[in-house]
Amino acid sequence: MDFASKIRDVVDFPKPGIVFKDITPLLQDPRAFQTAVDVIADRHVGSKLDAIVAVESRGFIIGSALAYKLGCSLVVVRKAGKLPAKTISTRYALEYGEDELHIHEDALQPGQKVLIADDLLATGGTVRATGQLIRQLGATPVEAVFLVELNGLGGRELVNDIPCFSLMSFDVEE
Ligand SMILES: O=P(O)(O)OC[C@H]1O[C@H](OP(=O)(O)OP(=O)(O)O)[C@H](O)[C@@H]1O
Ligand SMILES: Nc1ncnc2[nH]cnc12
Repeated sequence: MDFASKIRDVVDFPKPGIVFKDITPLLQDPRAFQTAVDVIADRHVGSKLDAIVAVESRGFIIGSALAYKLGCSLVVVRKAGKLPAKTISTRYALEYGEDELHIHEDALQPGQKVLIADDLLATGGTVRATGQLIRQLGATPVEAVFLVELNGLGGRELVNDIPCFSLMSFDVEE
């Protein structure tokens, strides 16, 4: 399956100088979306995961499909002010800004093994922050999975303590 042909480049979004990798054409193609989820899920069939931790907002799309397919619980990591109960949080840098991520403090139990799901790995700030929240709750991120990885922004290096798998990658200049 040629997944890369289903990703659209949008130049200067959300800021001048950023080439935004738009996953919506892939999502709109039923066979491409289904195959993408299957390829990622197949890596973890039988691996006794406790939860998929999906990152707001595009991570919810792939994360919820994986949780359904693998029969694990779905835990959401959200931006500030979105989760209703008591949370722990961390601030982090993105390719185009800075943000804050939260997780409910009772979302994971010590010793649980989880998979982080997001649509895209760029600088790695989001996944590193998510890994920190997971570890603060005593759980372990066994892998982080993505549809798209941007090579050249140092993402994989930044999250060097969590193995990363991406379905496709693109070279970008820093
Ligand atoms: O590797 P990084 O440099 O951290 O960038 C990757 C993150 O950036 C995007 O999220 P964004 O915060 O734009 O939120 P969205 O999914 O709600 O659009 C993307 O969905 C990843 O979560
Ligand atoms: N270039 C990019 N395209 C889409 N999502 C992103 N998240 C961070 N950088 C991105």
